[in-house]
Amino acid sequence: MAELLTAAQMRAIEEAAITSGEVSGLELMERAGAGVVDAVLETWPDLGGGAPKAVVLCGPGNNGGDGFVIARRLHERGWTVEVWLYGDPARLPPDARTNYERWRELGPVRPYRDEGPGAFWLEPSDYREDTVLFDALFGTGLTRPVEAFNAVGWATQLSEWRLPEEMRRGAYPAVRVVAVDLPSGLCADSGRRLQSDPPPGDVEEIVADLTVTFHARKLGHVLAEGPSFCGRVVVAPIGLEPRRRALGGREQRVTEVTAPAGLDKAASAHKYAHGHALVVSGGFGRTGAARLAARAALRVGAGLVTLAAPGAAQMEIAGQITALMLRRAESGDELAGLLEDPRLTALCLGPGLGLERARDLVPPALEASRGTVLDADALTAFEDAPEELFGMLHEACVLTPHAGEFARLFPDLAERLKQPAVSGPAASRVDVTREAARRAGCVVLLKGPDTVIAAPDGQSALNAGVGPRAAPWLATAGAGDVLGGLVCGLMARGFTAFDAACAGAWLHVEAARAFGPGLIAEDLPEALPQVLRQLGA
Ligand SMILES: NC(=O)C1=CN([C@@H]2O[C@H](COP(=O)(O)OP(=O)(O)OC[C@H]3O[C@@H](n4cnc5c(N)ncnc54)[C@H](OP(=O)(O)O)[C@@H]3O)[C@@H](O)[C@H]2O)[C@@H](O)CC1
Ligand SMILES: Nc1ncnc2c1ncn2[C@@H]1O[C@H](COP(=O)(O)OP(=O)(O)O)[C@@H](O)[C@H]1O
Ligand SMILES: [K+]
Repeated sequence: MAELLTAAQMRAIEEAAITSGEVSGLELMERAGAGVVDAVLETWPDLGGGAPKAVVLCGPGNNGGDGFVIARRLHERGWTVEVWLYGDPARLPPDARTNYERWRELGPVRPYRDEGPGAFWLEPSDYREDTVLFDALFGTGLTRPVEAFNAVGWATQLSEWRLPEEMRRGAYPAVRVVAVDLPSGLCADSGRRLQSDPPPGDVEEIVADLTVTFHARKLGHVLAEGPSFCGRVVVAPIGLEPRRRALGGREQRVTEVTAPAGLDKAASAHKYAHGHALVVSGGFGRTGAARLAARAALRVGAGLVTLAAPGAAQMEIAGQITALMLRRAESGDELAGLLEDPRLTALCLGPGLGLERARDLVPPALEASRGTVLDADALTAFEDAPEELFGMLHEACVLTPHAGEFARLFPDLAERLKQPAVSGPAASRVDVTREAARRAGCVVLLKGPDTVIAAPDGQSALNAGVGPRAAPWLATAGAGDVLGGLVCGLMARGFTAFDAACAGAWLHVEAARAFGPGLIAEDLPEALPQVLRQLGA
């Protein structure tokens, strides 16, 4: 599984490599600049011929140093190159300074200013199909909001009032924007924009078409607003070893969820070998969500799946199901009775359950110590007493809140994410999910395009439904119920809570991608066979 790095981890890997004598900082910077140039030419082969124009904006640190390498290498390829520097050349760090000097032998460096005479400005003649603007202002060293952005934002977004009339009418092409390591202004650890509080009214941010990062993706490329600022993300290898020790302990690492293993069924196995999932339904007129979850549990391979419903809802359910089974569970006591059957290996409570029923049924469900998914109403029901819920949870539980449900159980953590990100590293969805899991004493899966999964021991993973795995069709009613069913079905089959949450989240996104536009929640379980077949299950 690929690791997603923080800025500190990237620095630690780089330092370990340099200290061991394996490579110098200058060599890494050269490889970084070369990697950006290669990625640009690979992304846009049309720039390979002719004499395109590069406008390179360099910042005061090593990100700026990469910019000077890019400028030199493009100049050597015959590009017309214009270089701007935000900061004082005398204060550049040593490697960046060396590359600044090397560039100075080839061309001028203009002081980058945001306002006033001589401020950064793209000439109308720069708005050509073959103009590329390189943002090498700030990378992983960004610690505070960037003040000097208006000019870049306006230039790259063809803003209304600084451009000639004909451009405003779209007569000119937009320049292509390449972010070096990260779009400047984005926090590498959280994917949030660092902004002063209150945010400045009219600052435009850099939105890249292509982001070229080094060695491995950073969390900020995947989390929160990151994907909408990065465009296509390419990782340029710069010859660094993985150096797992530099990454720190399990509570510091985040792996990206990849295709799960272990979904196949042994030829000789009996249905009970694949577990029996119990999905608890709400009352009459509210059974759809549980039926969705149950069907997902069955499709993901649980050997048997039973719906437990109050008497008044049984007719409604019976008319809608075939392979699923149905039992009555009017009350907590009746559910406890059903759970005396040791063959029931996993439970799912929450979708469409109703708050009152949730308060009655969640305690006996947790008492049974099975793999248990709690979602929706099973979480909201404890809004006023989260500690009461946490006291009952155990290690085989998975909570699957969306942001709203998360805020009900962990209001202070949700508040941390709401606070303006005024300095880096800013609080991230990974930080708060980890803390939530520790507090709850079980696995927490915080839903979203950037779904974060954390266990109480600090282990965490991120399932990215962004970039090339974007699955915007998942934003449809009932998609979350299906996810709950998937995780439950996987636990019924014997997956641990953490592995089931990771695999469920991965399959959920893949099923949505397999179906594509027009997806509704019912389609997700039906798209699973195709996904499972591709996995060789
Ligand atoms: N690690 C690696 O393996 C490799 C790293 N490489 C490259 O190095 C980059 C990291 O370099 P970096 O650490 O020098 O940080 P960088 O992003 O250039 O910014 C720091 C400078 O900005 C300043 N500054 C910060 N915020 C500011 C603000 N809001 N407004 C104004 N100034 C602000 C800050 O000033 P200070 O906070 O010290 O006052 C400092 O001067 C990385 O992203 C990658 O591109 C590759 O070359 C090869 C391999
Ligand atoms: N834009 C999106 N990209 C990827 N996944 C998404 C997106 N929007 C929603 N999802 C996923 O869809 C599911 C929605 O769940 P939830 O909010 O509980 O909806 P519901 O209660 O209607 O089922 C979550 O798993 C979430 O991660
Ligand atoms: K940058």
